[in-house]
Amino acid sequence: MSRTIIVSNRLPTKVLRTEESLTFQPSEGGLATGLGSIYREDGNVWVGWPGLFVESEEEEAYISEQLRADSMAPVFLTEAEIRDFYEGFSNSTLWPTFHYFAQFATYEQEHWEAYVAVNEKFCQAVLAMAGPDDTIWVHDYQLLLLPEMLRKARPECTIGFFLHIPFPSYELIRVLPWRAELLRGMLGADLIGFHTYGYMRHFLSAVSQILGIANQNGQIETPTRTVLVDAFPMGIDYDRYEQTAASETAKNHEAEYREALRDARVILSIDRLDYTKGIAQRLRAFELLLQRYPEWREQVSLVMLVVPSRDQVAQYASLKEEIDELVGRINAQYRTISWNPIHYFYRSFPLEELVALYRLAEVALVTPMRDGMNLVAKEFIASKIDKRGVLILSERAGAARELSDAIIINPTDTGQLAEAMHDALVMPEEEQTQRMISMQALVRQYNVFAWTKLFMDRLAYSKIKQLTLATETLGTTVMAQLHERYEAAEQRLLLLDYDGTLAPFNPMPQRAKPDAELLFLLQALTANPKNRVVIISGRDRTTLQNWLGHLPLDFIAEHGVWLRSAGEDWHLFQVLRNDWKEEIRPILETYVARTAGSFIEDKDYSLVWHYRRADSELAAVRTRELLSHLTFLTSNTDLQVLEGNKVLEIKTAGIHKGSAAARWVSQYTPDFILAIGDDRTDEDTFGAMPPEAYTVKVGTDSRSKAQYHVHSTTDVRVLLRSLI
Ligand SMILES: O=P(O)(O)OC[C@H]1O[C@H](O[C@H]2O[C@H](CO)[C@@H](O)[C@H](O)[C@H]2O)[C@H](O)[C@@H](O)[C@@H]1O
Ligand SMILES: O=c1ccn([C@@H]2O[C@H](COP(=O)(O)OP(=O)(O)O)[C@@H](O)[C@H]2O)c(=O)[nH]1
Repeated sequence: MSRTIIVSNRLPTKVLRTEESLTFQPSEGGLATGLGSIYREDGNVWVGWPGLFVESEEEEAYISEQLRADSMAPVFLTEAEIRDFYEGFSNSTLWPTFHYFAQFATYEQEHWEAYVAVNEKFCQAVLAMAGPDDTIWVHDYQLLLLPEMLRKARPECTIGFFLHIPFPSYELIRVLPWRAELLRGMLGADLIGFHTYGYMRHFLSAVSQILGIANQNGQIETPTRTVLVDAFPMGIDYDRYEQTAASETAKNHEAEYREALRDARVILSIDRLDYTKGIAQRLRAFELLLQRYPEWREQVSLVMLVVPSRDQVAQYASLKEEIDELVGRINAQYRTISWNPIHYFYRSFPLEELVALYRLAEVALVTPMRDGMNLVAKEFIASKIDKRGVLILSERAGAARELSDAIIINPTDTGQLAEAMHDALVMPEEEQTQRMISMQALVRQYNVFAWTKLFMDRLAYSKIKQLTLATETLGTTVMAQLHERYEAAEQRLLLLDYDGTLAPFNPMPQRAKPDAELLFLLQALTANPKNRVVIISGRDRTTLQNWLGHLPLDFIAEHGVWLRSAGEDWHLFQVLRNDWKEEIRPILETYVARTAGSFIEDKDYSLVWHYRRADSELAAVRTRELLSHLTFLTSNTDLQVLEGNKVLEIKTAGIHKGSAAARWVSQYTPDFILAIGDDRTDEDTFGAMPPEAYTVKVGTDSRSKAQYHVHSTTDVRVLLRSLI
C-alpha cells in the first residue's frame, strides 16, 4: 500500500522533560497545528524532530516507541545541530531573509554546513521509512535541500514540497551566498507549493534569474524533469475549532474569563514570540487608541498571548524584553484599580482555553509585518459560532489574500491600526455578521483537508505529466536496438548539434571550446569509414573551422547557411543576399541599448540578437517585443526569424538546420541516422528526418519532435562512446 511520508523539522508532538518524567504535548506553530489533523490517515507517517535533546539511548528508544504508536518517526538532533542548523541557518539566516528582515540575517559557513548535514540526516531517516511507492511530502524552510537529496537517492520517487513562509523577492534571495544550492534543493521535488501566488511568482523569478531556468505557466523544465509550481493557501481543521467552540469546556472557560474581566470588551492577539508578528507595533497602536479615544479606557482590554519561541536566537530574546517593557509602561500609565489595559501571557494555552479566548474576543488583532499564512486568523473565524466579531488583518499575512472581509491594514501604520480597532469596536452587529458569514464559508470550504487533497492531486498529476512526455528516455531496450542497427549499417549518418549537445551551454560562447574528451570522441567516430559525422550548429563557420576543422568532419554552420563536407571547401546553401541587414541592424541595436547584457552577432548571412547575459525576465519581455516587431517587418519578405537558446536569429527563409540536414540525408542515402540536439533550432533537424532515424533531444521538453531524450551533455558523450 502506498503511504504519505510527511517530513518537517518539528513533529506535531513535542516531548518535554520535567523533573521526574518526559511528557508529550502538542506542538505550537501553524505547520504542526494545521497538518496535525491529517497525518494519521491511511498509515501515513510523520518524520521530524521531537523538540528535546535526548540524554541516553534508553530515552531515545522510549521516545521512539511512544511516538511510533502515534505514527511518528523522530529524528533526534544534537545540541550543536540545534544551535547551528535550527537557531543558526534556519532561524538566523533563512527566516529573517524570507520575511524581509535581512538586517537580522547572519551568513555563517558553519551554520550552512550544519544545515546541509541535518538535511542529509533527515534524508537518511526518510529513506529508511519510505517504500518505492510512497509519496514524500517535505515541509518548510528548514528542509530546502531535502527534495534534491531524496531525488538523488530515489530518482523515480514522488516528492512534494511546501513552503509555509513567504518566498521573498529575488532582491533578498540573491543576497544569500548559498542561493543557487537552496533553489536547486527545492527543484528536487515534482511539485513545489506556496501559500500565495505572490510567493510563487517570486520563486519562479529567482529560479529564472539565479539558475537561468525559465518557466511556462509555473512549469519548470529542469534538465531531468518537469517541476510544477503552484499556490495552495493552507486551511485549518474547521470542524475541530467549530466543535470545540460549541463544547461545554470552552463555554465554561469563557465564563470564567468573562467574570474575571468584568465588563471589559476584549481585543485578542495570539502569536508565537516573533519579530515578524508585529507585536511591539500592535502594542503601540493600542496605546494610541487609548490616547486618541479616551472613552475606551476602562472599557476595552487587550488580551495578548505570546507563545515562547526560539528564545536562544538573539533577536527573539531582545524582542521579549521590548514587549515586557512596553506592556509594563502602558499598563502602569493607564491601569485603574478595577481595569487592566493589557492582559499579557507568555506561555502556551491548550486548545479549549485558546478557543474560549476566540469566543470571548470581539476583535482579533492579527497584524504581522510578514507572515506566510497565519492560521490564528482562520481559527478565530471558525470559533465564532455566534457569527459576531471582527478580524483586523495585516495586508502582509498570506491569509489577507483570501479574507478580504476582514479590516485589512498596513501593520506599520500605527494610526491606521488604532483607527481600525476603533472601527471594529463600533461596527454594527449586522455588518459583523455579514462579514463573518462570508469568511466562515470560505474558511470552512478551503479547510486543511481540501488543501491536502488539492496538493496531493496536483502532485499525482505532475507525475502523470512526466510519464506522458512525448519523448521516451533512451533506455536500455532502445539502446540495445540502436546498437544492433548501428552495427548492421554500412553508411551511417550522425548529425550532432554543438552547444548544449556536445558541449555544455556556456554563458560566454567563446568559452565552450571542445575539450580533450570531445576531440577524442569525434576523432574515434570519424576514424570509422562507415561513419559520416556532421556538426550541425548555429555557430559561424570560422569558429567551427578553428575548433574542429582539423578533424574529418562535415559541417553545417550558421543554421544551414554554410556547408562543408570533410576535405572540401565551404559553400553556401544557396546564393544569398545581405542587403536587408542595413535595415534590421539598427532595430537590433535599439534592443541592445534597451536590454543591458544583450549583444548582436553579425554572421555572414544572418544577424543574431543574443540575450544569455541579460536579466532573464527583462529578456523574456524584450524577446516577445522584438519577435512581434521583426515578424511585422519580415512579412512579405524572404526573411525568417529563428528562436534558439537565448538567441533570435534573422536570416533568409527556408534555410535552417532541417533543410541543410535533408541534403545530407538525400546525398548519402544512409542506412542508419542518429540526430542529437537540444534547442528549438534542432527541432528543424528532427522534423526533417525520415521515420527510421533515431532523433534524440537533450532535455525533457515535452514539445520536442524528437523520439527520445537524454538528460545532459554527459549522457550524449556516454552514447557516443558506446558507438566507438
Ligand atoms: O518550529 P518553530 O521554530 O517553533 O516554529 C513554529 C512554526 O512556525 C512557522 O509557521 C508557519 O506555518 C504556518 C502554517 O503554514 C503559517 O500560517 C505561518 O505563517 C508560518 O510562519 C514555520 O514555518 C514552521 O516551520 C514552524 O514549525
Ligand atoms: O498557546 C498557543 C497559541 C497558539 N497556538 C497555535 O499556534 C498556531 C500558530 O500558527 P500561525 O500560522 O498563526 O503562525 P506560526 O506560529 O506558525 O508562524 C495556531 O495554530 C495556534 O492555534 C497553540 O497551539 N498554542
